[in-house]
Amino acid sequence: MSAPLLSLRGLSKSYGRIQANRAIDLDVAPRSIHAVLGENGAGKSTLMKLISGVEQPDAGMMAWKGEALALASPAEARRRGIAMVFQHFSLFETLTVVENLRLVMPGGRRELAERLIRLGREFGLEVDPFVHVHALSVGERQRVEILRCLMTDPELLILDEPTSVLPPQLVVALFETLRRLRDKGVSILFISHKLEEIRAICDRATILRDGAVTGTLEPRHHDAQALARLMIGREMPRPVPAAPREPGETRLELIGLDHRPEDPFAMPLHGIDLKVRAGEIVGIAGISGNGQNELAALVSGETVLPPEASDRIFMIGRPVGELGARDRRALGFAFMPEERLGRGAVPDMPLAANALLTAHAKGLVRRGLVDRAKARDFTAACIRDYDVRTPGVEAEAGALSGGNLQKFIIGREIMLAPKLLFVAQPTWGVDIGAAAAIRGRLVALRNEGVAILVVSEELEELFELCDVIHVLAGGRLSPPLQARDTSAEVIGRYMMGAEPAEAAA
Ligand SMILES: Nc1ncnc2c1ncn2[C@@H]1O[C@H](COP(=O)(O)OP(=O)(O)OP(=O)(O)O)[C@@H](O)[C@H]1O
Repeated sequence: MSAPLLSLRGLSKSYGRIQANRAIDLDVAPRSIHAVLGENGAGKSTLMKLISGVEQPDAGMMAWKGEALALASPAEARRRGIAMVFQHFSLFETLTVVENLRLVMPGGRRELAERLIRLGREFGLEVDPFVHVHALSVGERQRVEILRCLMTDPELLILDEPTSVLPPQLVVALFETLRRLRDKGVSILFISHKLEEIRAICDRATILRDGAVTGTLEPRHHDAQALARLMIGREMPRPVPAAPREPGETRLELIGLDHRPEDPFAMPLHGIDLKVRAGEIVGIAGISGNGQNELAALVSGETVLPPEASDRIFMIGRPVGELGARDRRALGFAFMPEERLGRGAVPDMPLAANALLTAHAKGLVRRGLVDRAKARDFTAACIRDYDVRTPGVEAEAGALSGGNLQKFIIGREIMLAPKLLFVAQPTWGVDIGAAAAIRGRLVALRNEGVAILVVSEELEELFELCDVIHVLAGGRLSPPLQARDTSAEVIGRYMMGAEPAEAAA
């Protein structure tokens, strides 16, 4: 390899007792795309934070073009030519694209807009600089984030799970951009859980397990199974087969539901008909922003219907349109929202307290008092059964890695033994081993007779899980499609807004 652009030697970082990075050695070559992969909590994000100046290492050294590198802040990293696109976007929705740029860089509106357009053309990332961010799709927002980094003229661009929020067509476009960047001389460090993507685009890959490097290799020369073994240290679990069974009684029904949200930027829903029965998994496919959040809020009870529309939603045999989330949960409904921190869990509360948020009815609270021993037992069982990697029940939710928090929340909801379970994006940000385990749990619950509704942007996941798939596009829901009789093409046509006759053609 030519002299590395970036070299790390013996880089270590601890948070209290947790050693998130242990003596990491890593070389990033100039003009290369380099993946970092590993299970949830393996230490990938921590490593990126050290390289981008967000955090400082406890030990070890970094070198940049052969010279020692110490970064006190992200601003200093940017000055040296290292820029990071974060997993969670940081744009102000009420400002235009160019106004967002002006917050972080010098230059007039016109000058910045021109540079943005020029760079956009060069790298296939076109966006209108004068449009408000709230009007942009997720893919367009990501383009703005990347362009904002490119405007600082980086030599190393770091992307933390850039494809987790993108539909397949946009992943292809993003990869094209990354290749162009590499060909222009920018190196890219890339975190991903998707092994096929890594094989498609990366020149090298470094694998982390438990904070330490377990291997660096050329991913093209290894199949996904081999990468998985290096990552998780064992073979992948096999999928749990769906037992043949007739669905039982209807546990969730939406009947001709129209809904116009108060938020002018939200998607109105039109004539939604949906049925989920006991012992069946129903999936909703589609790209987020097409009414997914609005539908989720109506099913969970975060949005309550006016009295005249109360009988548009039935849950476990009762009209629930007017009931809030707590009353719906009391009927045997459990729910995992798409937004884990804030809505799924409270970041600065310990896990045991987070368990109480939804599990209080499971005998954890008696006559208004928390039974602490029971709450700890419940939390400990969730940590054990769902393989949540954390020091224990007192750890704060916000200190868990993204994927581990996800495992905790889904575990907590399943442990409520719901009759009807609704999960949004069940395996977002979860590593492949844990994703297989979560899917296995959902299928096992279905086999036991639970009614399950899943919203997911990952079509493969829906095909693996579901008996029935609907597509949500532009606030309208397609008719139910039997998963075993339909194809990705038909679903793709519904996603583009086709009517049933055109989609089936
Ligand atoms: N601010 C923090 N305080 C305490 N512990 C932390 C903090 N940030 C990370 N950790 C711990 O460090 C370890 C590594 O976390 P990190 O976020 O780097 O993992 P990751 O590989 O990026 O995981 P994921 O794929 O789930 O995002 C985990 O055990 C995590 O709980």
